[in-house]
Amino acid sequence: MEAGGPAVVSQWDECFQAAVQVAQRAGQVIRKAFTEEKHVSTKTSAADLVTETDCLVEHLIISELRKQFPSHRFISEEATAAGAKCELTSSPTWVIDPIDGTCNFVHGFPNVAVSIGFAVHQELEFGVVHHCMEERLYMARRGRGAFCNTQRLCASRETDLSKALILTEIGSKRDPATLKLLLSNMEQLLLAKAHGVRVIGSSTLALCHLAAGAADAYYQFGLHCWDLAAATVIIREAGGIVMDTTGGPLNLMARRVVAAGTQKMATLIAQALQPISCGQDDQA
Ligand SMILES: O=P([O-])([O-])O[C@@H]1[C@@H](O)[C@H](O)[C@@H](O)[C@H](O)[C@@H]1O
Ligand SMILES: [Mg+2]
Ligand SMILES: [Mg+2]
Repeated sequence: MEAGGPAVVSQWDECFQAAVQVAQRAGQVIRKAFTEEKHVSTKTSAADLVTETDCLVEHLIISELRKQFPSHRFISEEATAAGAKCELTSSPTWVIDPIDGTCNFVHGFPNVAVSIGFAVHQELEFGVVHHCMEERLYMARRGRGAFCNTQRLCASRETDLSKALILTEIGSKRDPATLKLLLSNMEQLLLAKAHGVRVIGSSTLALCHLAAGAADAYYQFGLHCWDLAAATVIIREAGGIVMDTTGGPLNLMARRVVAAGTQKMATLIAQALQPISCGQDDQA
């Protein structure tokens, strides 16, 4: 592009800018509500919490985006919980978690984020994750790199499991059989001499830490497409791998993931895991 020439407008620029702006506005609402009294309800289990702020922020995000892009489709956590169909079609589709880390939010634990992913023809085009308590904006557009604020992100190059810091999440499925498998998976990785296993209460933020090279791998059974969509673009654009726990390609709706800085690390993690059945987002 010549100096001073017309700016090259690429497809989805307008959508990306709208995502950044509404994620920042949502973060301001969450930050204000963080220290205020909360009205807490439960969804699929006593550990699956939702507050009025989750619903308020989801409404704020969707109403703003729908005003600008009325033909687009939306998949979001709280609308799905209220019975909306969770279906990724070829249409431009926003995949939204208004508050990732609601349990943290309820307890005043600061790992809390807004996650906004965007897909067209079922391919993820960009992701924006606002770590609203630390004013960090993780973002990535397909083919253009990943950033935290202005800093470019580069995922870990580690290939040795015995030198790995591994992130995972416990989820809200707490029946004894699930917990037994969940703890067994952690045990297998610790017996393989991993440096550590960490659970921070927000899958989206954990995945962004992976993209930033602050951890070497992430795995989870039971997360949702809205936890995963935005962070998947951010990890891939940071040079990392995001795949299914079987070692196959990621299925955004399959509620399971292995992510790592390198394919070798991702494969070692996947091989160590026993599967935990959690259903699919697109199957009621
Ligand atoms: O509900 P939410 O706070 O948006 O998302 C959370 C996920 O980020 C986390 O991985 C999981 O362990 C929690 O159960 C919860 O699902
Ligand atoms: Mg979430
Ligand atoms: Mg949420």
